[in-house]
Amino acid sequence: MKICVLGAGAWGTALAVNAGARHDVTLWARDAAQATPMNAARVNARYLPGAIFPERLSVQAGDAAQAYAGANLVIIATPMAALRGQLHLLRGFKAPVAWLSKGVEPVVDESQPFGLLAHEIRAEVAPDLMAGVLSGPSFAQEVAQGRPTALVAASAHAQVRDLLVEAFHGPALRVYGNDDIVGVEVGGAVKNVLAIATGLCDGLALGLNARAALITRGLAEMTRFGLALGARADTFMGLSGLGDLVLTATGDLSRNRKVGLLLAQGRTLAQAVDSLGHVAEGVYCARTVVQRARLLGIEMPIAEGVVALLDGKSSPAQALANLMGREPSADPG
Ligand SMILES: NC(=O)c1ccc[n+]([C@@H]2O[C@H](COP(=O)([O-])OP(=O)(O)OC[C@H]3O[C@@H](n4cnc5c(N)ncnc54)[C@H](O)[C@@H]3O)[C@@H](O)[C@H]2O)c1
Ligand SMILES: O=P(O)(O)OC[C@H](O)CO
Repeated sequence: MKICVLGAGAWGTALAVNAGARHDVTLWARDAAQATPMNAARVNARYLPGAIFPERLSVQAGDAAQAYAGANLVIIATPMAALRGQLHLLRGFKAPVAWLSKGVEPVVDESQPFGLLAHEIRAEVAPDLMAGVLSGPSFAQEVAQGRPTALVAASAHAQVRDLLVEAFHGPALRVYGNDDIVGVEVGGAVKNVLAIATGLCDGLALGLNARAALITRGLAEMTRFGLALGARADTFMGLSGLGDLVLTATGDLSRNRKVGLLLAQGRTLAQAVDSLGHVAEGVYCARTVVQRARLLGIEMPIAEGVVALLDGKSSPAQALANLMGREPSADPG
């Protein structure tokens, strides 16, 4: 199979290295200054040091259309902020396309009520594309090291799910299918916000009981939000719900969790984000999730607390007091 991966960050590179062991893979980097040293050194020293490129992996820069010409599968591996542009370029492309981006599009215009999920952007920009998302609990570094990982391929098209299995399913990587793309994308977006919350919780040494409570009640928030957007409840018990929430909320490789840990140390949001060197999608997701939940009449108190903190409208102590001071309610629920 010929696969083109658009975007040479940590995750795009990890999956390109993985698939390059069995398929012809072109990894497209936004600028030549990134591509040239990668081709020479056979490693992405900036975003994924240590993962040696297999022979069948080549790096290209420049015109993306040249990179994906003739590909059987295109993978968009950019942050959400770049997804619309990539989908725009791919309009009219006949082979399946899948994105790896987890989150919502950042709001650039204040008149926009909230940022869109990936499948909503695709519906606006390229409705005819045969498309889906590859998501689930997966730190790029671990996939690059060949550590056992399970992903979920979500699409309304069986052909897209099957092709993603053919491309990536292997000895160290299992790929499961799901036709609930809304649920899988909601899971991948909301877990980022909840990982900021658990990072804060752990950074403030609130304890393991508190972290378990945040994860569990966070899953309830994620599920309520997803159901209101048309997702299926069982998706949130799967890899992109519970699975990615547990990984991102507890795993110290998570950039979103790191944002919470750094805020707990007294860093500003700008300092926390700058120190990562990678994207933390939860920072953009938080406001959208809360804004959309309010419009839908859904209660998301943990996400509300994260937004108040990110906006500098609340201290961690106030956010905690707000959560602990809520009226008793049902569990689960
Ligand atoms: N890193 C992970 O472990 C991981 C795992 C699963 C999903 N994801 C998701 O994948 C997406 C990408 O994450 P990442 O970790 O690879 O990010 P990263 O911060 O490591 O790299 C981002 C890459 O995107 C490129 N980029 C930025 N804007 C671009 C544009 N306009 N056009 C083309 N390329 C552009 C950058 O040059 C860089 O190569 C995010 O949505 C993230 O949530 C990441
Ligand atoms: O580092 P994070 O927080 O963006 O999480 C990476 C992956 O999404 C985990 O599945």
